[in-house]
Amino acid sequence: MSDDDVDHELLDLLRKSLGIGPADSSAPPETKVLQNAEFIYDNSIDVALDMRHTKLAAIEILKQMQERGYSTKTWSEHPLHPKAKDENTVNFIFTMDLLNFSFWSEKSEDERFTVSYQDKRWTGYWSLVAALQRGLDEEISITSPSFWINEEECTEEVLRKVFRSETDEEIPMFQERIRCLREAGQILEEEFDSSIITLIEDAKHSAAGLVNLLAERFPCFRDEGKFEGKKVRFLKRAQIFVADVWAAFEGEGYGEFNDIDKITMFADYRVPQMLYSLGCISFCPPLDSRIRRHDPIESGHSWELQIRGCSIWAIELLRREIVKLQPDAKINAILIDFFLYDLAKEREQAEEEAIPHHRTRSIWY
Ligand SMILES: Nc1nc2c(c(CN[C@H]3C=C[C@H](O)[C@@H]3O)cn2[C@@H]2O[C@H](COP(=O)(O)O)[C@@H](O)[C@H]2O)c(=O)[nH]1
Repeated sequence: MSDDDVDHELLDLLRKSLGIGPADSSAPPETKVLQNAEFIYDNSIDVALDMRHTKLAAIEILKQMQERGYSTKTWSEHPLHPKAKDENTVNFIFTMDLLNFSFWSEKSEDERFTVSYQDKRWTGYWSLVAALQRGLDEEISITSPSFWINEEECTEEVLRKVFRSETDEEIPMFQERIRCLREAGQILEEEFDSSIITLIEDAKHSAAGLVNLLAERFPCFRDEGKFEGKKVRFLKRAQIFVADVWAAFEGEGYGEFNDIDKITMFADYRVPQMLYSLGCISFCPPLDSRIRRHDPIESGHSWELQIRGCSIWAIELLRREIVKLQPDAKINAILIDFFLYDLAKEREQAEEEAIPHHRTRSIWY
């Protein structure tokens, strides 16, 4: 019997005598994002949440989501989102969420990066979705992992064509986006037979497991920071990938997850702005004026981590208030988040924004 076996024997004996079950290696996976968000909220001094406005917002959000019949079905109703429930849609969503970051621009609406598709001009997140759809229409295999690592076919010139703009401004962080495609393509080939379906199947229908798998294996999904000396995870693009697949497949097939409610709000730059206009979140005067001046906040700065962590926690508090109002409501953090993002985009057209979104340039969101 090796030393190792003896140790295990002793450990088991000790556990039995203390009445502690075996270290259950099959314990359900946890992402720790919500726990880290609460830690940030508890230790934030520059960002605050307001419970009165949160309770009022919960009433309004629940009412509007019910009136609109907001559900996973809403995802496919967006004109640019893929409709088929097949592998092509999985590949599309992976590509989209691999690149789903940092669209904001200081140029005017007429000069900012804009994609023309189906006789419409698309900006922001929708410019990415439009560019991918246009690329596929033009017979470019932009959603295929083996294409991303084929440097003869997938040249920088071809990628410039996929992400070409109607204006002089190129897509923000173009070089970083190429790096994300090449890196993800390499890892998918080495570890997942270049198949995103294999990646999803390896998570065995656990949303948290799939998020952790992405964060572990793909550096470009490893969205975390250090706050008060503690590692904090946001995993925004890993989480929104799982959420988009869940919504696109309406919780079935590739979108079937037994722990989907472990997914939190996606800490981006648009929903925090919406939470501010609802009065749920507020900033200390120096941070407030930094945001209003459009002055950059560097990635990893305490202010940025507080905005992101408190936004995740704010959505959790909103969710709890909504459940109190309607215990059987089929509403989780994902649907509240999706709804607030879509609402922000509707309001962007209609009215003056209560505050600009914060300016952090990074590949994380
Ligand atoms: N928290 C959160 N962040 C989201 C989305 C989406 C789009 N999701 C679609 C899928 C289902 C929903 O119904 C939406 O139709 C993009 N973003 C982030 O926003 C930023 C882009 O902003 P702008 O430049 O204004 O387009 C950028 O960081 C991007 O990563 C969301 O849903 N939640």
